[in-house]
Amino acid sequence: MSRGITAVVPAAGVGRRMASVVPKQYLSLAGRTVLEHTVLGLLEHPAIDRVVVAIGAEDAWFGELGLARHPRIRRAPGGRERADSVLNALALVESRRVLVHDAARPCLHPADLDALLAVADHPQGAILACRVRDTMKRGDGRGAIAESVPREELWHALTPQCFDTGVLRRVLADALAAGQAVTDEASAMEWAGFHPLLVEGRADNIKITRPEDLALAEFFLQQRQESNR
Ligand SMILES: Nc1ccn([C@@H]2O[C@H](COP(=O)(O)OP(=O)(O)OP(=O)(O)O)[C@@H](O)[C@H]2O)c(=O)n1
Ligand SMILES: C[C@](O)(CO)[C@H](O)COP(=O)(O)O
Repeated sequence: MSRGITAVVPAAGVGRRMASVVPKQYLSLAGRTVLEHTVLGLLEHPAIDRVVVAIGAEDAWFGELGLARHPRIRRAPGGRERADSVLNALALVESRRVLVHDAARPCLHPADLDALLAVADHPQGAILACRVRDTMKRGDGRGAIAESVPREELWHALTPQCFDTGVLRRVLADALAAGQAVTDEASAMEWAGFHPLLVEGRADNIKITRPEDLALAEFFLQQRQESNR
């Protein structure tokens, strides 16, 4: 068994909110696809030795990429929801700890990955997150403000999120079986009584979700390339 950590990359979404011609993980970004930036960025880190990518059954693009023939990348079947895709991919993970990172987050900075991996063995698990910066409002459901929400301890959950593989596999399966809404791995762990660490990360670790996000991601990656010169 290898000594490194395996990363799971859920990449089986259809990108409804992006409304693009191809699923957003296959859009071109700074010379290669969003998915290639995300997966190869993970494999560049010495602590990450394998990546399991969850790919949709109807996916006609993954097989065209070099990733499909990469010796350290395996393919798992995508599921109905993101959590189902992650659970399918976890079946192929042998490392004791696992890191789950959205395919749609190609701007992960190596320093943030280092910071998360520094606490990878914490029993509660850990996620990258960034503090909210705006005043937060709760809507009344009728297009008006119901109340302002104290923001002191409000965070945006990001990815990667890192947990004990066996615990996450069990908790995720139990949460889904119980009908829990699971939009990130931490919410399943919280449901099971865990309190994952919040590791403060960069706000440029955006999830490409809507059309305007692609240009922003391109800007961040170009900035990154210039600072690396
Ligand atoms: N059944 C699904 C749904 C989503 N994802 C992945 O989970 C990540 C975060 O999900 P999101 O940004 O919501 O992607 P989509 O579901 O594709 O977007 P939308 O909700 O707009 O359709 C993405 O990398 C997406 O490919 C997945 O692997 N399996
Ligand atoms: C996992 C995640 O990126 C953390 O913020 C987010 O929950 C994904 O949500 P989505 O609706 O699947 O994009």
